[in-house]
Amino acid sequence: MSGDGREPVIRLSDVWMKYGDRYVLRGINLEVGPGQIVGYIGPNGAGKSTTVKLMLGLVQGYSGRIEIFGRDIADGDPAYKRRIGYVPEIAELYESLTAREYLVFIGGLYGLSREEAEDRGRRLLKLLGLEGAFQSVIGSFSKGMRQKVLLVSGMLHDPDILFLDEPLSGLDANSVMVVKEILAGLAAEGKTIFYSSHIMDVVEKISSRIVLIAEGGIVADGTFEELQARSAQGSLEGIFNQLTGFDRHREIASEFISVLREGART
Ligand SMILES: Nc1ncnc2c1ncn2[C@@H]1O[C@H](COP(=O)(O)OP(=O)(O)OP(=O)(O)O)[C@@H](O)[C@H]1O
Repeated sequence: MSGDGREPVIRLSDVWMKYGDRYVLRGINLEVGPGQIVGYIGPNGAGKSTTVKLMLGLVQGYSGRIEIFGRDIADGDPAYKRRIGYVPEIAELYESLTAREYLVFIGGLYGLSREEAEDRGRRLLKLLGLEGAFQSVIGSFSKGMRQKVLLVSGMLHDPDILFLDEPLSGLDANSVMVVKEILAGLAAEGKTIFYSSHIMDVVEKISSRIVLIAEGGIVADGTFEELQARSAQGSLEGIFNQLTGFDRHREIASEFISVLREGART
């Protein structure tokens, strides 16, 4: 289901993955077309990051087939990596580098020249309100500033598929609006956005399609309205709880508070 009849840019066919003896992905089948904004959601430990890292070629050892831009990534040709971007939630940002140095470094990995990476990086960071910090060391940056550097570093080479992990984490309300518009604008141009988030109202608002995984398998796949139609719940948060079989939040919260009230057991 690529959505609009165009060839899918991502195709996962029966992808299984295990760490040690434990399967974390149990037969993922997924096709994503150009122009889609896919919110990939699921409980902690469900296998979201593993799926993304497999597609990025950062983790090996799966069975099944992963095709990006119509080519099996197992064929060993890394050319597809120049057309994808990745914005991790927590980056191994090089604390001692300046934003400029970091962006030149990452741009280089994606095949940009120093001049291109520097010029584009400066202009993009300026648009996000970081013009004064371009020459400053990342180690001194706030969470939101780091997130902006990460966003720019993943998009610098104008990738056709952008993978993001909690893209709006740490950003203030104004920056959230800007980034949401950027993602929508890129999707309108035919770029594919594939992102993971736990912030349900964001997923609900910006995704053209929501894929929910639990225990290594896809348990729901559709637009927010489609998911709503098959659930008794109105909000994505409620749908998430229902489809992942979770209804213990009050009980857990109440036990948690009781433990606080009890004081220390000796
Ligand atoms: N390198 C690893 N070695 C062993 N187990 C791992 C490894 N990486 C992940 N896992 C396990 O695989 C499972 C899936 O992890 P993954 O990071 O894909 O989950 P996730 O859905 O992204 O979770 P979260 O919402 O917490 O980020 C987890 O139980 C995790 O502990």
